[in-house]
Amino acid sequence: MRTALTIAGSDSCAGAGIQADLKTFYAHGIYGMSVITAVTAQNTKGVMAVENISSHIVEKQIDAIFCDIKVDSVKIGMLSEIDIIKAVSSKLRQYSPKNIVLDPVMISKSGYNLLNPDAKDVLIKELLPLSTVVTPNILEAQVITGINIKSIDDMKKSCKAMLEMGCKIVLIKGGHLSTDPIDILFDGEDFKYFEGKRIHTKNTHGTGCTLSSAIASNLAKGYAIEKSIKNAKEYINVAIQNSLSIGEGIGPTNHFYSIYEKCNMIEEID
Ligand SMILES: Nc1ncnc2c1ncn2[C@@H]1O[C@H](COP(=O)(O)OP(=O)(O)OP(=O)(O)O)[C@@H](O)[C@H]1O
Ligand SMILES: Cc1ncc(CO)c(N)n1
Repeated sequence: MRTALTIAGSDSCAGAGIQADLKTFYAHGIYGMSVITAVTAQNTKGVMAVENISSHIVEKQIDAIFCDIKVDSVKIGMLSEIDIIKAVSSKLRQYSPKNIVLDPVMISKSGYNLLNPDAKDVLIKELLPLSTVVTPNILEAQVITGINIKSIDDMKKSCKAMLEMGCKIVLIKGGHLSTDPIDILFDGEDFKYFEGKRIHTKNTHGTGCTLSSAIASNLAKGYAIEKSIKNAKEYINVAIQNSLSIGEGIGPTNHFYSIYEKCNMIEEID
């Protein structure tokens, strides 16, 4: 069985973070593992508190997995402090897994800062160059590159700037556009566009986590990057179409539907 590891924060209401990642891995027929970097007290209405895990325990969790189990793919989510980012990057350099998907989580949908602003430059310097693909949303791309994004052309400029800053491949997600969402992939040569119809729902808690862990799942199975993103987009679409009105705020994506409707997702290709 193929495996994937998420290095991310815990979301107590399980719509985003570690919990969303593990559900996504499971729905893809991938054995999921986790390194917890922070515990958030969070529900569909917002984040109430965050406690970071010490960088020492983050390192030990990574060691525990890599010294025992073959990891086909790594997804990185919330890393809020400089020490934790440094611990993760140095361990990933040591173990050099084949596939790393970096979701540079900064602010929750409810507006809470999940990355200490002081740590942004370290995240860029240490993790951008290590990652197979980086998946910022529009706001994150703006913070990383300093380019204000108002149009598709601005997204493309921002993609180019991300590569100049050390990314190998970038996918800028358009979920926060006011139009139909369009995600743009850039590998330094060609732009690829992943267009979709906007699904009108308030329940989009965890869309970014779900997409990045679906990409990591597809890479773990052996799909190339473009096909992995195409498959992941299909997965997130179904998960948003069937998203759940759980709680009073922004409800979570739905992974159950995909498990039953997409049994063929369990195939491996190499
Ligand atoms: N309402 C929607 N309808 C269709 N697709 C959407 C919608 N919202 C987001 N998406 C898609 O979901 C994926 C995640 O994008 P988004 O921009 O929401 O990520 P994010 O802001 O990082 O998420 P999060 O807030 O969970 O961190 C993208 O592929 C985006 O196009
Ligand atoms: C723990 C965690 N990671 C990521 C997100 C995405 O915004 C969130 N809300 N919570």
